[in-house]
Amino acid sequence: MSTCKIKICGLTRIEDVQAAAQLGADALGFVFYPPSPRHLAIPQAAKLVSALPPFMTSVGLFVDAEPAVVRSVLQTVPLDLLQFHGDESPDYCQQFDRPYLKAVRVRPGLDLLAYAKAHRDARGLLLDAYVEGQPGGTGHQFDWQLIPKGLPLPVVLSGGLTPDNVADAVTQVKPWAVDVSSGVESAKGIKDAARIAAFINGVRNANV
Ligand SMILES: O=C(O)c1ccccc1NCC(=O)[C@H](O)[C@H](O)COP(=O)(O)O
Repeated sequence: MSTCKIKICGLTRIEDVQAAAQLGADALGFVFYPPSPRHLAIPQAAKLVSALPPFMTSVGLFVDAEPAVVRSVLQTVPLDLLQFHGDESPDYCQQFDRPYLKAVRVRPGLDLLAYAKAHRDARGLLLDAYVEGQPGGTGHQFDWQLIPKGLPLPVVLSGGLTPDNVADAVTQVKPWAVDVSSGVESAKGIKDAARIAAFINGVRNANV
C-alpha cells in the first residue's frame, strides 16, 4: 500500500471540499487565477478553506500574480501553503514568508535539476504538463521519463492524472505526492466524489 500524499486541486464547492476530506485527501488546492474556470473570489475561498478539518492542508494557487494580490488573499484566507504556477523567480516566491510549492511544466530540454536547485527553498516541486498558453489544469499528461533521478526536492506529480493511470504513475515515479484536477471532475471546477474515491484507491493500491 502506498502512503503517497494526495492533493485535489481546483475545488469551488463546499460539498466537494467535504467529500474530498472524508475520502482521505491530504491537501486541497484553491485557484486564484481569474482566467481559470476554477478561479475563486476571496469570500468564496475563505468559506471553503474554513470548512477544512484539522490536519488537512489548504493550498492557494497563483500564476504570476502581483504580490499585492497574493497579500490580499492571505489577509482573509488562511492558506497553509502557496503554489506558484507561473514563471515566478525564487525571490518572488520567498517574499511572502509562507511555505510554497513551485510548479514547473515539464518538456524536453528543460533542465529540471538546475530548476530544482534554483528553487531550493520551495517545500516541493510540482511537475505538470506543458501545454502552450495554458498554465495548468489541462488534463494533459507529460512523459514521466523526463523526470531525472535525484531531484533535491520532494516531487508532487501532476498533469493528466486520473483514477485509471494514477497507480501506474505512483509505481513508476514514486513521487512524494500526486495532484489532480480534471481527472476527478464531471465539469470544470465540479468534482465528482466517485472519481475522487477511485483516484484515492488507485494511489493506495499502487505497487511501491
Ligand atoms: O486548475 C486550474 O484551472 C489551473 C489554472 C492555471 C494554473 C494552474 C491550475 N491548476 C493547477 C493544478 O495544481 C492542477 O491540479 C494541475 O495543473 C493538474 O491539472 P490536471 O491535469 O487537470 O489534473
